[in-house]
Amino acid sequence: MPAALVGISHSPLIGKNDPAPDVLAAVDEAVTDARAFIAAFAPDLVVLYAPDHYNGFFYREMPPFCLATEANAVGDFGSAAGPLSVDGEAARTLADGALARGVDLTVSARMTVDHGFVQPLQVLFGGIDQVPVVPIFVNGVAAPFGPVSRIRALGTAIGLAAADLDRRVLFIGSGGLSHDPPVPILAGAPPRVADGLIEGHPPTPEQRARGEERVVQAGRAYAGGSTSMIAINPAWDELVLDTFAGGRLEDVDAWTVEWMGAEGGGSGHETRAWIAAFASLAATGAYSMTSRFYRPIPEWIAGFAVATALPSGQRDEGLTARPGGLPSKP
Ligand SMILES: O=C(O)/C=C/c1cccc(O)c1O
Ligand SMILES: [Fe+2]
Repeated sequence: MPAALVGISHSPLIGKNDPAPDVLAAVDEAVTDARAFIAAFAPDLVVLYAPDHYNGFFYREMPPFCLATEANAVGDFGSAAGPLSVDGEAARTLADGALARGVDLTVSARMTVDHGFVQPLQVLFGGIDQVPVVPIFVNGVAAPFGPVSRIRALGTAIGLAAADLDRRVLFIGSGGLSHDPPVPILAGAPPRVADGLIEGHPPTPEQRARGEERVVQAGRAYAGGSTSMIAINPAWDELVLDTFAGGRLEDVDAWTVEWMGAEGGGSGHETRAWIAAFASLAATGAYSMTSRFYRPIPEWIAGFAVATALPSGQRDEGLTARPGGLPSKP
């Protein structure tokens, strides 16, 4: 099966609290390269792994992961709202394939998604309805978290199931890398906040605007150095990217929940979406990372990365967006 991968961080602060122009230009170039990579590959199906930020999944029941056969975006932080162009038939086939391979996958027949899913679709494809997609939620913010080995197992099972589809499949992982935005935490939350995290009452427009402004202000404080949030951790982020680049995905099975949180921050678990995507690609055979970009961007509260990868055979056939190979690290 022709396959490809893009990993891309997201941040709702993009365009709202931007870094210096040279950093912005470097991100733009990496994203432009990723778009060219996608255009060269010409996928006819996207499997998109992404987290949620208490817009679609709540503690009334919080699965570790969940595949959607239909999905609607809420339009948080000014992102696009409305239905995603979900390929329901492919979604059901992938769900069956993952379940048949022993992964206890939850399925949603109408998933609510937020900027975690929407931003990569807008940035890479120009909209949420431009390409057939199978959205797969991977919990990256709501503790407790299960072992990372189960995320790798999910990605592997989905990758094997996708290989039976006879489609050109692009796997995308959205999120991370290290970052610690002010996403609420259930443990110790005041009763009113806890109730919201459990029940998921839809916020009024005023409540949503207040919550989003709080995140923008947190980004400004973070960039100004006055904050109690865990700092972005470039050394950990490079370790994560090195692991993917080296094809050493089994290593992630030894990554403990505690270690990931301590090194990667409260939302460092969004890196799980990347792990699932790389495991899916690896299930189709050996792969090569074909481009790699990383910058710590406190203005966006993100260790921000963009990476592309192809099965080694496809790369040898010349299907790569970067003929010169892996660009050097910044
Ligand atoms: O508050 C939210 O919903 C999310 C904030 C955020 C900030 C920075 C990076 C991310 O990945 C986020 O989800
Ligand atoms: Fe996020």
